[in-house]
Amino acid sequence: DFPPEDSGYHTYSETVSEIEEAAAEHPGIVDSTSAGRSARGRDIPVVKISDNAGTDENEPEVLFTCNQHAREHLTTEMCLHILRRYTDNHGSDPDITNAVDNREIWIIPMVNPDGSTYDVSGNGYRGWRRNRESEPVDLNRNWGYEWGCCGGSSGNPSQPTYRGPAPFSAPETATIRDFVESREAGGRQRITAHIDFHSFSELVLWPYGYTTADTAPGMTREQYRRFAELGNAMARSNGYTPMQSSDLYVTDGSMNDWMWAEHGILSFTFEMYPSGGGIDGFYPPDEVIERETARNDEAVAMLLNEAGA
Ligand SMILES: CC(C)C[C@H](NS(N)(=O)=O)C(=O)O
Ligand SMILES: [Ca+2]
Ligand SMILES: [Ca+2]
Ligand SMILES: [Ca+2]
Ligand SMILES: [Zn+2]
Repeated sequence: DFPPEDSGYHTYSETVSEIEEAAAEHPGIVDSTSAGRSARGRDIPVVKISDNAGTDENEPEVLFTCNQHAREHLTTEMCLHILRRYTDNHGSDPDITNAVDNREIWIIPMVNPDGSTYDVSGNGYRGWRRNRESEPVDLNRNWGYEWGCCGGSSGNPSQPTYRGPAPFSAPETATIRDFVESREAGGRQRITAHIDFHSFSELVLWPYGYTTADTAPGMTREQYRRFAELGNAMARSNGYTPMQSSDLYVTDGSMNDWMWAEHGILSFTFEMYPSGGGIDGFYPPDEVIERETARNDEAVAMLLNEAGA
């Protein structure tokens, strides 16, 4: 569990309870299921927020994923903040009501429940990043687009950016791949926009990560410009620094590259608070949760709006 002074952070079981409570309090607009199982057999919850939530309606779909990296616990709070905000304020806030009534919002608050649990299982924080397979994998290097192509990951199982033995070798990435593929109907991917929340450094990042070139197969000048314009606008709203993912460093097998190249999903990474600091940057005190999750409210609204463009 989290140390008492950080009890504001949610463990896996507390996250599951939060989801169950939201579904119980807002039955018409919340539908929750399991996307599949983690390496150690934990259900990976996926929550849908929309009017007539039990019906698949022809509305643009938006995905938010959190906690791909175990120690990045503030991101779990970010996803739970979106869940609470878009349910509690439905019917009272016109912008939120409009978003919920005209979109299908998918939230996966804990992509890596085994790693997240392990990170807080000892006496203090372990600084754990990867999943909990016998040869632990960096989930954000295990996606199948340009996997292992370009020196943006490691083939050494002892390294923190170990890409795994093959694309989607990790149950967690395979589970989310299957979920996204299940959102294709009539040859069209219904999810149009996505944010993968990470911490830390306060950045808004867009594809590609595998190459430093702005344009490449599957990314035209116009498409790049759309990413950059929306990325810059979201960064103006939260004070993060916008850039192409590879301007930070080259990554291959990342979630963003796969979401965009394989499904045409406008896929961003947000690196949350703080802007700097050493290892303790992954463990900001729970007193900052409210402020640092609400900091992204406008950006989330912008993405939901753009999803229908
Ligand atoms: C999305 C990429 C470019 C940055 C990310 N940084 S993190 N969250 O692991 O520190 C990562 O290395 O996966
Ligand atoms: Ca505290
Ligand atoms: Ca709906
Ligand atoms: Ca739909
Ligand atoms: Zn991360």
